[in-house]
Amino acid sequence: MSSDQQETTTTVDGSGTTTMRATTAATTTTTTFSSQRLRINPNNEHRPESYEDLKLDFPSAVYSSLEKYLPQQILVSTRDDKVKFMTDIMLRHLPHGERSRAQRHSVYRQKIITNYQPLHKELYTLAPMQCFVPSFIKAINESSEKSFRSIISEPSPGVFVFDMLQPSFCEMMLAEVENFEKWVGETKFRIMRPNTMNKYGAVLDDFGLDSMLDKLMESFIRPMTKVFFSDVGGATLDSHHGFVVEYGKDRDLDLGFHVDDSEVTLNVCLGNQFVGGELFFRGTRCERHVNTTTKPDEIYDYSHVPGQAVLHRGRHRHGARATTSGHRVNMLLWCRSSVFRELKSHQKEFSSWCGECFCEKKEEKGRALDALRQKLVKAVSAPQA
Ligand SMILES: O=C(O)CCC(=O)C(=O)O
Ligand SMILES: [Fe+2]
Repeated sequence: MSSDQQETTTTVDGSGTTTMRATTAATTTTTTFSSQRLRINPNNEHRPESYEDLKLDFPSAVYSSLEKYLPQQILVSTRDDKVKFMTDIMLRHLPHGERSRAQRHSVYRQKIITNYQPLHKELYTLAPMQCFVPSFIKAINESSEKSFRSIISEPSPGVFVFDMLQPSFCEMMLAEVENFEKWVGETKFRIMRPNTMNKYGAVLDDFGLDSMLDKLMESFIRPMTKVFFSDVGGATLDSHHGFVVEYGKDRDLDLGFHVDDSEVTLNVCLGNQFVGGELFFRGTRCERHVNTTTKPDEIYDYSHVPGQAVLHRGRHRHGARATTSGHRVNMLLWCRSSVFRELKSHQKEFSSWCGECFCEKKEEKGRALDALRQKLVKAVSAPQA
């Protein structure tokens, strides 16, 4: 739609706190090891522990890779002590503003988690058979491009659609969100909304669903993004922002044209009955080209179906049309890769996945070929001495 093309794209920010997870460790600024420093050279012989089962301030993979830099005295201490020591170091190295924001956010989550009573406890640990449809589980178990392609359609380049959630899981999730909102209403607790563009919805990570969503990303989404989105860090996704958005009467109406603060976004419709709410996609763009015009073949509109998932690059420009009646709730997982972000900060120009960079590169190649052709023609037609 031309009206979409004229709009300026907004980068939606997930309140900036999402790589930090809830823990009490954030407030630990002095430990008995405070005088100890990291080693300059890693101890490559050391086999790091797994931290995946813990609620941590930073991605568990970061703890595992930092471990080989620990001084000997800490390396032989308990896992809890190692976590304290590493968290302390990482927090100290965050810029001041970010550190205090991380600590405030940690306290905020802790308050919710200690006071909110979950309705469906079983949602908080991922049980694949209860959560996913059999075709999805089968494809993930086989974990090959062929098995993924057998359940996925790609109606427009870079937009992948597949059946994912069981109806009973969607219902439980809807009930849990409703229960959380009821608690928020009764206690008058002021909650943070999922991002800068929504007035409604809730951050699932903030009320205890963070480790379940971590498992979802690591074991079920990353195998697919490794295949389909390796150019934007799909193989190295290591943190997420998980939330629900809500549209309809007394909720948000629509969502403007934007790009997400993610490398890859998983968007699954939980239900319920609604009219409208289509997602409109308008091509993938890097920061430099985010407001360039849409090409006709980049226009694609998708109608949400409960239980069905859409997977796309965060930089794929999109928005959601008005939900004109009923109530629509979608679960979103903005998946991020710290490795990709670090590499991108050193890369200045061409991005292979940007529609506009791609065209610029093609035109540049065309011009170089033309110049070469002209040079050759001149050389051949020049009179011989
Ligand atoms: O409403 C939708 O389905 C889209 C939500 C979305 O794009 C977002 O929250 O980033
Ligand atoms: Fe989005």
